Amino acid sequence: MSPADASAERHGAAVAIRGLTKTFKSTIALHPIELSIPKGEILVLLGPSGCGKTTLLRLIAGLEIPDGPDMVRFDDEDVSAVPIERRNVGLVFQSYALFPNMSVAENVGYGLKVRGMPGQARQAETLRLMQLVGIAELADRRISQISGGQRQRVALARALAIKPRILLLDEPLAALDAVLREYLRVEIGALLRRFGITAVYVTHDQAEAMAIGDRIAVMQAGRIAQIDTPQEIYRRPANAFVANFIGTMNRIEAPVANGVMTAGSGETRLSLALGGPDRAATVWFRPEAIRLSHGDGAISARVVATTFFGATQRLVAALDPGHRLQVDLPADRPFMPGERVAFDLDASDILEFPNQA
Ligand SMILES: Nc1ncnc2c1ncn2[C@@H]1O[C@H](COP(=O)(O)OP(=O)(O)OP(=O)(O)O)[C@@H](O)[C@H]1O
Repeated sequence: MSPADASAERHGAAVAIRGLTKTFKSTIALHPIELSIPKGEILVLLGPSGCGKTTLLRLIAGLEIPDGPDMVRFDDEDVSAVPIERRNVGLVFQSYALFPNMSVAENVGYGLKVRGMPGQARQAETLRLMQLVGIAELADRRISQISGGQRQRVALARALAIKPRILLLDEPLAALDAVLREYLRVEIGALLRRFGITAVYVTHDQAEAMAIGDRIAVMQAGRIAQIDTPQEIYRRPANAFVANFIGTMNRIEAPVANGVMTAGSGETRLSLALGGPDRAATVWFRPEAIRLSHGDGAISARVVATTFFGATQRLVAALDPGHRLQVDLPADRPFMPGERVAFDLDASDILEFPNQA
């Protein structure tokens, strides 16, 4: 059991998934999945297309039935065969699924009406929810008269209205433009935390995952490749797949002899003290881990190009034709293509995943 899972057990798991598999005819969409989601956690499912994110979310929702019994538990109750309408889950999708012929307030209050909440109490609760997500002034508008970002807030308020045990969000911001996405992901994260709600959030956007998740489960081909906090996943990816998928990584493949990895030759070369036996090794390091040094460094390379990002710049430098490095540096130093630069790296910033390339 991982430390995160142990913590989930201690604080009471809202959702416990044990040996969960899902097979569609001949496609194994999920291999046995183990997962505990503590109460109040926002868990992000992140991964490339087809890795099983949506299938896992739908199984938690009750929109799909798992291969066997006792694979999905809510608050220690087996819900594997319980249909969605009896699970008390809230759903928010990319496509909003709002009622176009109803007003914003009617959409938000819909679930409360269906549950038989009397008119006055319902109106008060609807107003409270609309205020919370910042759409109270739009109460009487039709859905067709509000923007995409406002629609997503209506969808969120409607899902929260029924006080779900767990809120499930599937790419809720995918239809919005980049600026609005960036704004709303921070807002939604803050809002969910204020509610203290347990949430599972599917995205293939790593920046969104980092911004929203208490933990991120990185999925690969129907399995969870790593589950941990955004910081841990970024700093200590569990394997080459996660390293490749999260953020930008430099990857150097070269032989190690007498504990030193060497690549390139002459004026542009790399020489990293890795220790260990002689081997063909692959090492990984982040662009921001590389420091510019004076004179000779562990890495000497030639500048190929620079991209200006405002506060920082990303420099592409070549060791040899097969090895290019990306380096993030403050923007105040100008570099010329063809210029030779020397870099250093801390040993603790160099990652190696033995037994996998
Ligand atoms: N109803 C279905 N019938 C058959 N195969 C399915 C069905 N639903 C999903 N699959 C398969 O299961 C695998 C996982 O699909 P899933 O939709 O969960 O992936 P995803 O990670 O959500 O992808 P995306 O980001 O593209 O939505 C895929 O190989 C997919 O083709």
